[in-house]
Amino acid sequence: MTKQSTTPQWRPVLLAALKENQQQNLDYELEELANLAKANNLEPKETFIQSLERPNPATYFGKGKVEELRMAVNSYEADLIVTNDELSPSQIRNLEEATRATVVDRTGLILDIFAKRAQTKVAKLQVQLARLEYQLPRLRTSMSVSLDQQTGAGGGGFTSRGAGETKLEQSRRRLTSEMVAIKKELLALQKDKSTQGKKRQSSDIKTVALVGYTNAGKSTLMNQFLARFGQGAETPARKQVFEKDMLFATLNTTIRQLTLSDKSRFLLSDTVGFVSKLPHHLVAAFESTLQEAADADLLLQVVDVSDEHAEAMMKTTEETLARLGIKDKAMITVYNKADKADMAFPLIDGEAAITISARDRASQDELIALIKKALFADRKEVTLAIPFADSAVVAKLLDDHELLKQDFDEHGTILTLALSAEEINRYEEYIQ
Ligand SMILES: Nc1nc2c(ncn2[C@@H]2O[C@H](COP(=O)(O)OP(=O)(O)OP(=O)(O)O)[C@@H](O)[C@H]2O)c(=O)[nH]1
Ligand SMILES: [Mg+2]
Repeated sequence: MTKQSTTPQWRPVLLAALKENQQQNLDYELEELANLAKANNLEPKETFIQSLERPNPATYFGKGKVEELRMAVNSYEADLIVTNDELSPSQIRNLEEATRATVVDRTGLILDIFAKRAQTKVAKLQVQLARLEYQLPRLRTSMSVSLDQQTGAGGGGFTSRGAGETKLEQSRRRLTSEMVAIKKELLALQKDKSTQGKKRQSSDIKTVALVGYTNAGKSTLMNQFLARFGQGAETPARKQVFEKDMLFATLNTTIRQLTLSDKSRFLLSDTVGFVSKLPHHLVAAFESTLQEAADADLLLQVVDVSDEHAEAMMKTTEETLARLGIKDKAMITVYNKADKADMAFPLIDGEAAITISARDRASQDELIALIKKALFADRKEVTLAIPFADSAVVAKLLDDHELLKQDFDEHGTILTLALSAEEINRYEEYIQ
């Protein structure tokens, strides 16, 4: 068999959305949908919007719109319709029948992108689990196969609707047992990880998590910080995370320790980006990946301020965090890509907002200063008198802190350092 060509083949596609009562942000959602389609090598030809109070129970869209779609399918020779919302399995079947095209929804597109990008074993398993959960109720529609496998109406997926009940039951059982197996494997893999997590918690180091809309510049910022403050900074390339101008470049979580020039340290995590209506199954499957954000002492919400939809993207991020049960957490909003937006940078706005350009050194310095203020707000300058017999304590303190002053007397070492409330408690016996 000859190998398939790797050059992307653009496949024509129609986008379709319902505008329900008072729905705002539809423009933004449709632009997002077009981007999600393009990330799957689909070429949006035309967008169809219908205003309806509620979806038509049978075909989702009303009769007239379905007919328009059918005609457009013919004239563009498109065999795919992408819908902005999740349709019920029967709506998909009916719409496919009426238009003679394959119907895919936003969730299907996102799942396929995630499947393409997944690199690590855990990410691959998580995506596969989400996909199976999504497919299970849709076995009788063409959504039960990925876009790569689909050959369009009259071809692969679309015709499988005719499959008999026995075959359907078999598929159902196969999917269910595969899901059970994946869950088991994930559990085993995550067990390893959570023991690592415990180790971290016990070594009282603060954690900071980068969160935000996909493509905002989270990984870029992580790489900039790693190059300057990462361990083994002399070989930064090996430790860099993947950054790229595309949707969902990052799927796995990376956690690295940063050590600043004053010896203060914190852990920084970079993780999967958000998009509106992030599929429920994906959020569930990626819950452990996103756990880093839930456990963090501080969130950095990165926003692409050069995007005209920046505000909607921030709302999306906030909604996704709420869905993850992450609320009332200290957060700094980082308005990134100011260079692209022709805005002044770095520009600090209070203690919780800053406008920057990720690769600009002055921006990084200001952001670090804000992070330090947030993380180490309870630090106080204290003087400790440590007997020579406890030299290990001196070594430990000097390892972790910038030395403000050092003296000696006949009993021991006298250090002046900035300590956290917890440390002041721990070293109480030495404090003068
Ligand atoms: N002009 C400009 N481009 C930037 C800046 N920061 C990041 N980028 C670019 O934006 C694109 C996305 O950057 P990433 O760091 O991969 O974005 P991300 O937030 O990690 O994205 P996901 O992993 O998909 O969630 C890349 O092409 C970066 O080079 C910036 O300050 N200015
Ligand atoms: Mg990234």
